[in-house]
Order: sequence, then structure tokens, then C-alpha cells
Amino acid sequence: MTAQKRIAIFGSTGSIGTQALEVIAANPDKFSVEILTAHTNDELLIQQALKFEPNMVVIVDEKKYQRVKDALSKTHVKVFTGEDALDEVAAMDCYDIMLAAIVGFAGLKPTLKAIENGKTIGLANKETLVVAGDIVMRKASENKAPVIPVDSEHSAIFQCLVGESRNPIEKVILTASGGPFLGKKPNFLVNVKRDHALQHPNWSMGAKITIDSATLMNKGLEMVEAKWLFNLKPEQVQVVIHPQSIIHSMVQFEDGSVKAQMGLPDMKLPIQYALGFPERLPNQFPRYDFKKPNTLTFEEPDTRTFRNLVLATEALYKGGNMPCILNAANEIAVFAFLRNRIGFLDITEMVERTMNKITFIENPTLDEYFDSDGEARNFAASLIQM
Ligand SMILES: NC(=O)C1=CN([C@@H]2O[C@H](COP(=O)(O)OP(=O)(O)OC[C@H]3O[C@@H](n4cnc5c(N)ncnc54)[C@H](OP(=O)(O)O)[C@@H]3O)[C@@H](O)[C@H]2O)C=CC1
Ligand SMILES: CC(=O)[C@@H](O)[C@H](O)COP(=O)(O)O
Ligand SMILES: [Mn+2]
Repeated sequence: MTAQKRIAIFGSTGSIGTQALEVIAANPDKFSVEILTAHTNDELLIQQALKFEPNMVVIVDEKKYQRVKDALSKTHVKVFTGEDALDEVAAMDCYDIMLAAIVGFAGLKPTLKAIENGKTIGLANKETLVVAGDIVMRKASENKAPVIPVDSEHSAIFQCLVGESRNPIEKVILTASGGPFLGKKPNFLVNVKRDHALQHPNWSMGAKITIDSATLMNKGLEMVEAKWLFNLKPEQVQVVIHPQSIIHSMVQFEDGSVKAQMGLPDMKLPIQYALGFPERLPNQFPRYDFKKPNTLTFEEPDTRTFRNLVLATEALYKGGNMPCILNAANEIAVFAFLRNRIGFLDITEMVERTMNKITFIENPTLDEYFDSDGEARNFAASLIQM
């Protein structure tokens, strides 16, 4: 019997984090939970800690610390608080695999810390690679820290590449559902509100990524993520709309052969695959039924309407700090849209204006990525007050 893998879930109270805990609960002989972290959701963190009895938890919001500490006082769970605590526990010896499931730029620093300590990373947080993919992948290689994708498209590509290490990739084809506004035009999109944009047709996810799917920025971020994970040139990354989300992505090899990974849209599968890798673990997840009449369709993205895909492609080709700028502006814009401060189409407008404003750096240091992120956020935020 193989030893239990010791898991640290950064972002345990989110959509990915809670599904990861379901996977772990179903496989107690395979996994133990050592670290759980949350931003502000003290109640769920406490419940999770009482159930899984990790070594330690982090509640980033210092106002919630005492509540968590009191609630766990009769357990052996150590409680930490503050942003720096994420980096500190990421450097600890008590775990083997970090599931990087914090949303946004905030996930970058703890993930880098885990990489510097040679941990295996199950990477859900795509923003980490969008912001500083060159540094993250270089450090991962220097520290022999495997990065196993959790994002469904990248997990699909990773699965297609198993056993193909000698065979160059011609291109990868990322599938996109098209989101809730597939087929809609700007005259419709100008009026859409957050509640409609939060209705993803196939996946149940956190709010930020759900809005990104509706604007197609999610696929733009995933293009950059794919470049770094699989060491691709920008022209080797293609996007196709596949509204059913059954094919999770494809790899085309030099002989023209295309491999696809398929299944029902359920994030528990890529989460379980990353935690269990290289083993495939049995489970009771629902299966795709080929006997049911189903049509799988593919179409070109409408980039005249969903211009985020154009902006992200520009950032992908330009490189340097441009994807970091794109990401920062997008995070500010999505946050503002979720609070009804700006309209749906303003998201793209804000990202474009920020990309045109912030100084381009071809080979940024980590500090310069942090500076670019801060400058882009400030500029994007200044556009909201207008
Ligand atoms: N959900 C999905 O199906 C998929 C998600 N991903 C990616 O995975 C990541 C997580 O997504 P998802 O689970 O949907 O997000 P959620 O919003 O559901 O969860 C985010 C998690 O991060 C924590 N968090 C938020 N802000 C901070 C912060 N500033 N510092 C520390 N922790 C923070 C939250 O804590 P709290 O609850 O306390 O606020 C929560 O635990 C994203 O990068 C997303 O793009 C990729 C593919 C699919
Ligand atoms: C589940 C997952 O990986 C998401 O990134 C999903 O792919 C979003 O759907 P879209 O294809 O609509 O962006
Ligand atoms: Mn995805």
C-alpha cells in the first residue's frame, strides 16, 4: 500500500477547495488534510477543520482570527492569520502537495513559496501563470517541483500528453463553452447584469471565474496558462467554442493525429487526477452516456463581440508584463461588475485602456511583476470613478 499523500488546500472554502475536500473524504486511505486556508469565511473553515482535523489553518482576515481560534481550542489544530501567514505555512514541511485554489493574484506568492520548497503543486489558480509564468515555471524546474494542472482544459491536455514525451506538439486546442452569452451581440450585452452573467451553462464555479467565462477572458487567461505549462509558442494555442463542455481540450501531434480528453463537466475529476497522479483512482462520479442522443458541436469564437479574447491574444504574443497587466485590470473590472459599479462591456474597455497605459517591460523581475500589478490595479480602479 502506498503512503498517504499529505495535502494542503490553499483556498479550501471556495468552489475548487470544497470539491477537493469531497475527493479527499472519499479516499481517506490515499490522502490526509494538513493545511486549510480561507480569506474571510471563518464559519466554513471552522466546519472543515473540525471534520478533517488538519495540522494547521490560516484565516487571512485578522478580524476573524479569534473566532476561529476559540472554535478550534479543543482540537490540536494550529491557527494562523494575516496575509504573510499564507507564505509561512506554504513553506512548512508538514505536507506533500499544495492544491493552489486561491482565486486571483493573491495565489501567486504562496504558490511560489511552495515551489521554492520543492512541493508538488496541483494548480487551479491560473492567474499565477498568467502573471509570472516564466518565473513560476523556471523555479518549478530548478526546485524539481512538479506542476500538475487542475484547470479542466489543461488537465485534459496533460492527460493527452501522458506517454507522449518524445512527440512534439503541433498545437493544443482549448475548448470554450462560450458561456451564458454565446451567440449574443453587443446590443444585448450592454444591458446584462451580474445575476445573468453568473449563470454558467455547464459548470458551477466561483463568481470571478464565472464572469471570466461569460466575457471569454477565462479562455484568454487559459491560453497564457497553456503556453507556460506546456512550453508552447503563442501560435500553437487555438481556441474553439464547444458549447457542450464534453471534450475538455485536445492535442494535435505532428502526424496530424488529435487526442481529446472527454467526460461530463465535473471539476472533481481533474482535482482527483492531480491529487492522485500518476494513479487514476476509482470513483462514483456520473459517466458520460454515449447511448443518449447527444450532439457535440464546434464553432469559431466571435472575437468581434468578445474582444477580451483578442486582448488576451495580444498579451500572449507580446509577453513580458502584458499578461500581468491584463490580469490585474480584469480582476478590478470583474470585481466592479460584480458590485454593479460598471457594465458588462466596460470590463473589456477597462482592460484595453489599462494595457495601453502601463509601461511595458519585456523581461520583468518578480518585483517588477508586483509593481506592474499594482500600477495596473490603480489605473483600472481610477477608471471606475469617472
Ligand atoms: N471553480 C472552478 O470550477 C474552477 C476554478 N479554477 C481556478 O481556481 C481558482 C479558484 O477558483 P474558485 O474555487 O472558483 O474560487 P472561489 O471564489 O470559489 O474560492 C476562492 C478561494 O480563495 C480564497 N480567497 C479569496 N481571496 C483571497 C485572498 N485575497 N487571499 C487568500 N485567499 C483568498 C477564498 O476564501 P473565502 O471563501 O474565505 O473568501 C476561497 O477559499 C481560480 O483561480 C479559478 O480561476 C479553474 C478551473 C475551474
Ligand atoms: C471548469 C473549468 O476549467 C473552467 O475554466 C471552465 O472551462 C469554464 O468554462 P468556459 O469554457 O466557459 O470558460
Ligand atoms: Mn478551465
